[in-house]
Amino acid sequence: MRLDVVTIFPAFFDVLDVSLLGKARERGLLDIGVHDLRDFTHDRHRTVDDTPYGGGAGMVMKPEPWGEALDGLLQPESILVIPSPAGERFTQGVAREFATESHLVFACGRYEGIDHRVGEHFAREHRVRSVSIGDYVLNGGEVATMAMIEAISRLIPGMVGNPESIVEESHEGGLLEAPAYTKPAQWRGLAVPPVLMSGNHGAIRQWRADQSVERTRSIRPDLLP
Ligand SMILES: CC(C)N1CCN(Cc2ccc(Cn3ccc4ccc(-c5n[nH]c(N)c5C#N)cc43)cc2)CC1
Repeated sequence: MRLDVVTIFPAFFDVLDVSLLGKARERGLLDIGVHDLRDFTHDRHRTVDDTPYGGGAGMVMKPEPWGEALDGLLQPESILVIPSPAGERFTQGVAREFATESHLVFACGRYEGIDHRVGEHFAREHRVRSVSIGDYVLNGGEVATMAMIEAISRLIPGMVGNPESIVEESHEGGLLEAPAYTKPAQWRGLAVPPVLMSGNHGAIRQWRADQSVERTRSIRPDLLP
């Protein structure tokens, strides 16, 4: 999978060279390009924003630099992903959908967002998705893009050591995962549930399934079918 990110803070994505993502890049599972939007400006101040038509607080990102940057990146099969507080909810289902794609281009806005015509223009010939990672307000699209890249990339075959672990984790099956434990068996007066040390794999599977439903009912009832 090829990912391209356009941002005015390219250094923000230096972290993509470490951890799982760094290894995935080394192994050729993931190819990531980060591009500075200001490289697509032509004035002395490398201007990327201007005042909003209709008035209002803040500044809006100019369409021209975005047009030039995205013209050079988008292919017919690409999906243009635009993080936005007004976007569709980014869920594990959307992550799974995006993980099957060959090319994702993330447009990281700042200020009050990107001129609406950018998404409108590229939707004429490409798939464009405006996406929000949650109902809270961030200062720009970079954190959201990083979260989405991590959620998507771990679903790419070969990315995570044990593919089974993906199936059992929260949100993959639509429910929260069961609690996890490791050694020691006793810690500060707290014991590991005996069933997990019974060696009875059927009983362990059942306990985890029950715990998953119980936790979901108590913490995230909205996820219950
Ligand atoms: C009335 C008038 C003064 N209000 C002014 C604030 N407006 C909302 C507003 C607020 C902040 C930003 C900053 N920003 C710029 C690009 C950008 C991309 C993503 C996100 C973002 N925030 N939260 C998420 N889950 C996101 C995602 N994904 C935020 C972004 C952009 C836009 C609403 C109108």
